Amino acid sequence: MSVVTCAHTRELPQLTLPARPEPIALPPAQSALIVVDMQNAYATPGGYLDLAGFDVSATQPVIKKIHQAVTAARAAGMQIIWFQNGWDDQYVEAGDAGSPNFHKSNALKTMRKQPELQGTLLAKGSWDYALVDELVPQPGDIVLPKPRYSGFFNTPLDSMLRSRGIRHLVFTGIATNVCVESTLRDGFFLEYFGVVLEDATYQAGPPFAQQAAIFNIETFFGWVSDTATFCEALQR
Ligand SMILES: NC(=O)N/C=C\C(=O)O
Repeated sequence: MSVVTCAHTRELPQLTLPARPEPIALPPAQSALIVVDMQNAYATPGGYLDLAGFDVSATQPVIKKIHQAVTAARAAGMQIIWFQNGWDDQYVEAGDAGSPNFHKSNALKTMRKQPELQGTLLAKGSWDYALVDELVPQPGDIVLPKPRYSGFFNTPLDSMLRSRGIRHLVFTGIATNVCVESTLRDGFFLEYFGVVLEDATYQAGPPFAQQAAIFNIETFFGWVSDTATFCEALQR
């Protein structure tokens, strides 16, 4: 099977990641591992998703896979980028009734239904906003706050990547069908090659949401691999 290779990577030492629908070139110096929103809000019981009625009971194995992927990527010299989703504690950045985000964000809706939660969900500085205890950024990593589902929207992500010559993005995190897929799609339109490590992601919603997101990515927007394959490829 032929390997998908970005023209500018042809002169670099090649690393090929086995993936679906076909292997994809992944030169570590031109790649970033993106950890999407691994905050208590999305991965811990008592966090926003849990309070809004989504099942977060199976997130612990995902945290472990992300830890493995981050460790392998770091050892290979790959840039690590941590997204943190949320807003100021007055929710000015979330938008008011003139913003679709005001109407669609389940965090904002949950707080409107339960006013005692106001100021706690996805607010910068809160427990809910913090990354889970098991995943700790290291010096040299980039921690990127983002106010909407896509990490490219109203953030310096694109210029941070381009200034480092990064064109390949490896995605992990929660939720596959929301912020992971939104960012990977925007990256596709900006000419980034996006790969998702399937077992290092988790959906918001029923299992079919995960399946549909993975189908979309594999078929239309990028590539799909898994944590063991990624770690093995980097060790080689
Ligand atoms: N991190 C995410 O994918 N977020 C999904 C939903 C939300 O933030 O409301």
